[in-house]
Amino acid sequence: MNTVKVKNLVLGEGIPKICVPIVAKTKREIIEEAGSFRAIPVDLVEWRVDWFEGVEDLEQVKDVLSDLVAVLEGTPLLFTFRTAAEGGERAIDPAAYAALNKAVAATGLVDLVDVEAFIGDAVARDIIEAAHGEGVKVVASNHDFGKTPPMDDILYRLRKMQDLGADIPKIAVMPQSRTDVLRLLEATTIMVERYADRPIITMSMAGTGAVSRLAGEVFGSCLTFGAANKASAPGQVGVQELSEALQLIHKSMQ
Ligand SMILES: O=C1C[C@@](O)(C(=O)O)C[C@@H](O)[C@@H]1O
Repeated sequence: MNTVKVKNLVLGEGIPKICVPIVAKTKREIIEEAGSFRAIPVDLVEWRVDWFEGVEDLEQVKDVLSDLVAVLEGTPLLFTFRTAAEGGERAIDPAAYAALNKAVAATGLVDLVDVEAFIGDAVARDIIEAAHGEGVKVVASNHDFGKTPPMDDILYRLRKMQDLGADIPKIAVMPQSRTDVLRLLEATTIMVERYADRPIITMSMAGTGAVSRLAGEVFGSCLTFGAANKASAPGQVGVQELSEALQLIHKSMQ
C-alpha cells in the first residue's frame, strides 16, 4: 500500500487523519472559521467552495484562497466543489467545473482537489492530469445520498477512481439499515486487501453510519470528516470527540 504525502501529513498509515470542512457563504465567515481551527485537532481542512457566494468569480475564489492559506499556517488544504447532483449546494456544468478546478490547482495554494468520479471520464481525467502537473493530489469522490449500493457496485466505483488516476478514492453512502453499514465496512476491507494500491476514504452517513467515521483504522479508511462548527454531511461528529475515539481505537489495536 502506497501512502500519500501532503505537506507533513501522511495518509494511509497509522491513525486515520481528521479533515474539517468549511461550509460558509462569505469570505469573512470562511476566514473566521479557519481561524477557529487552531484550537482543535485538525490534520486537513476542506474548503467546500460550492457554499461560497463568490464561487462564480475566479478572482474572488483566489482571493479567499490566499487568505485561507495564510490563516491555516501550514495545515494542508483540500479544495472541493460539491455539485448539487452529489449533495452539494449548487449545480455547475462540467466545463466550468473543470476550468475552476484546473485554475485553482494552478495557483499553488491548494494541496488537494476533490474530483467527482462520475462528472464524466474525459472531464475527470483532464482535471486529474492538470492537477498532477501542478503537483496537486486528487481525491476522487462519489456520494450516494439515497442508498448504499450493492457490494460489487461499491467496489466498482472505488476501482474506477483508481483507474482514473486519483491519488485517493473516496465514497460516501447512505445506509437504510444496519446491514448497509456493515456492507460499506466490508467493501472497504475488500478494496484495501484485494484491489487498492493507494489509500482510500469511505463512510456510511447519518447516525447509523457514524461508527464508520470512527473505525477507519480497523477497516481501512485513511481519513475521516469531523465537524468544527457546521457539519457538511449527516453523521459527522465533533472534531474533539472524534479525535478521542480514533485514539482509543488506535490504542486498543496495539
Ligand atoms: O466527500 C466528502 C465527505 C462528506 O460527504 C462526508 O460524508 O463526510 C463531507 C464532504 O464535505 C466531503 O467532501
